[in-house]
Amino acid sequence: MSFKTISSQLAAQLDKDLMGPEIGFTLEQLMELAGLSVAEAVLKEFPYSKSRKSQVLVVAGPGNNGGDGLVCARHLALFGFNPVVFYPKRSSRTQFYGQLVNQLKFFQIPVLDGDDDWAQYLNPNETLCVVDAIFGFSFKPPVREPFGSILQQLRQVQDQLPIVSVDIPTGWDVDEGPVEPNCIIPKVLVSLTVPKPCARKIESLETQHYVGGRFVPRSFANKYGFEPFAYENASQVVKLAPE
Ligand SMILES: NC(=O)C1=CN([C@@H]2O[C@H](COP(=O)(O)OP(=O)(O)OC[C@H]3O[C@@H](n4cnc5c(N)ncnc54)[C@H](OP(=O)(O)O)[C@@H]3O)[C@@H](O)[C@H]2O)[C@H](O)CC1
Ligand SMILES: [K+]
Repeated sequence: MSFKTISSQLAAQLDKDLMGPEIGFTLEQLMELAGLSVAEAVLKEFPYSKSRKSQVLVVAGPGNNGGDGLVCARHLALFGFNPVVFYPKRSSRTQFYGQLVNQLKFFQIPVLDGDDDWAQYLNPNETLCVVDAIFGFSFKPPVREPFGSILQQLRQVQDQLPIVSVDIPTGWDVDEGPVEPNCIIPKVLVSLTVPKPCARKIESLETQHYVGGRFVPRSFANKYGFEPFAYENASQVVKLAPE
């Protein structure tokens, strides 16, 4: 594959730079675009049609990857899907996460917590796909509960119920890839801003690869050693062709 990647360390630095005093993006702005990108990738891979199932399960983790998932669910609803969000460990980092949950309620999107029976939504006859917004580039193995059990349940159904991973397939080492033997294998990966090294491992797994998070100019991309991706028109994602 010829696409450039940046390490987990550089990805965190890039984020900090974008939200630093000089550039001044807010987390809320970037998360909105990230979540919108993922929803667009879902729409491209699993086009919405009134005549078929439209339920999407979004599993949201405790950090910003989870926040991307909360935003994604709202856009999925606007695109015509029926999202259900499982959010077992809610972030208290900022009140923004509470606001995102309130917005989901405003859209009448169910938000399940750790005590709810989320596994009922793992039925491939009723659910189109699962959005994995559990962990992104700040994940450090080994996985702690309740997420270990959640990943195990996702792994059991992944051949019947496709997983769409946000930025990093959860449980994968960001730089090394699927080092743990029981990792989930997503059918779709949406890398945000620029792929991380683990994305190089997906080609052999027949995973569709998108890049989203279209928020940097060429000069900034070049500063981090990559070229802007070939987004078309107003699209928030671009599918990378396997080589
Ligand atoms: N510029 C961009 O591309 C943007 C990307 N965004 C998204 O943000 C994530 C990175 O978000 P961050 O909050 O830094 O981290 P994560 O969501 O990956 O995870 C942090 C939380 O996960 C917990 N954690 C970490 N390791 C484990 C583990 N082994 N077991 C259980 N829990 C774990 C961690 O808990 P701590 O107790 O360790 O603090 C955190 O709660 C990036 O990937 C993108 O998806 C933004 O939307 C902005 C733009
Ligand atoms: K993820």
